Amino acid sequence: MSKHIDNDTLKQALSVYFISGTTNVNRPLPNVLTEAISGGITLFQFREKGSGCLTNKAKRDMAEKLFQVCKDHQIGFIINDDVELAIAMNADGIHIGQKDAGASITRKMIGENMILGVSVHTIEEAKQAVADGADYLGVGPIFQTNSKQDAEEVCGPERIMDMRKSGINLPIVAIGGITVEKTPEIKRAGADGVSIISAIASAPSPSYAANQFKEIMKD
Ligand SMILES: C=C1C=NC(C(F)(F)F)=NC1=N
Ligand SMILES: [Mg+2]
Repeated sequence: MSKHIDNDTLKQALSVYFISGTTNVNRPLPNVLTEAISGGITLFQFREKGSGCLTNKAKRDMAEKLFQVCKDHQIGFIINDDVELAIAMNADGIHIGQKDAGASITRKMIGENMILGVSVHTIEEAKQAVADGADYLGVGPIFQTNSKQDAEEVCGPERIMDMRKSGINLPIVAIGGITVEKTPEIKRAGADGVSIISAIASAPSPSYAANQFKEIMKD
C-alpha cells in the first residue's frame, strides 16, 4: 500500500509543529489553534495529558473539534499516545513515546496509511524506531522544558547532529524548551522542524509567535 505521506512532504509538515492540550492554554484550544494556524504552523498534535486534562467523551469531542479546524485549513492532525482514538477518528497520525506500546505494535494497529511519530532520546532508540517503521522522530528534550513532567535529561542540539552522523535520515523534529531564539541552532544541527508547546500556547499572540518560527524555518 502506498504510504500516506512521502518523506519530503512530511519534512515540510514538521517545520513548525504546534503541540497542545487543553491544560496548556487558558482559553478555548480551538481558538488558540485557529490563531496558530493563521500564523503559519504546519502541523498540529493534540496532546491531552496531565492533571485536569479531558478524558473519555469530553476528550473525544474536543479532538473532533480540533480535527475539523485542521481539516478546514489543510493542516495535519496528530494525536498523542491514544492509538484507539486516532484510529477511531481516522486521524492523520499518532505520536507515541518510549513508555507507550512499541512502535512496531502500533504500526501494525494503524497500518501504512497513518503517520507514526516516535519520541526518542538516544541513538539506539532512534535506530529501533526506524526499524519499527516510524515516519518521523521527536528528539529531545533539547532544552529544559516545563511542558513535560517526566522528561529525560536535556540532550542539547548536538544529539540531533550525532543522529545524523550515525546515519539516521528519517525526518526529525526537535522538542523541549524550544524558543524562537534557539531555533536557528536547532536547524543547523540537522532538524527538519521544531515542535512547540508553551512558546505558542502561552503566547499573548499565538499567531505572532507561530509566524516568528515560520520565518526562521522557511529559509
Ligand atoms: C513527547 C513528545 C516528543 N516529541 C513529539 C513530537 F514533537 F511530535 F515529535 N511529541 C511528543 N508528544
Ligand atoms: Mg507518550
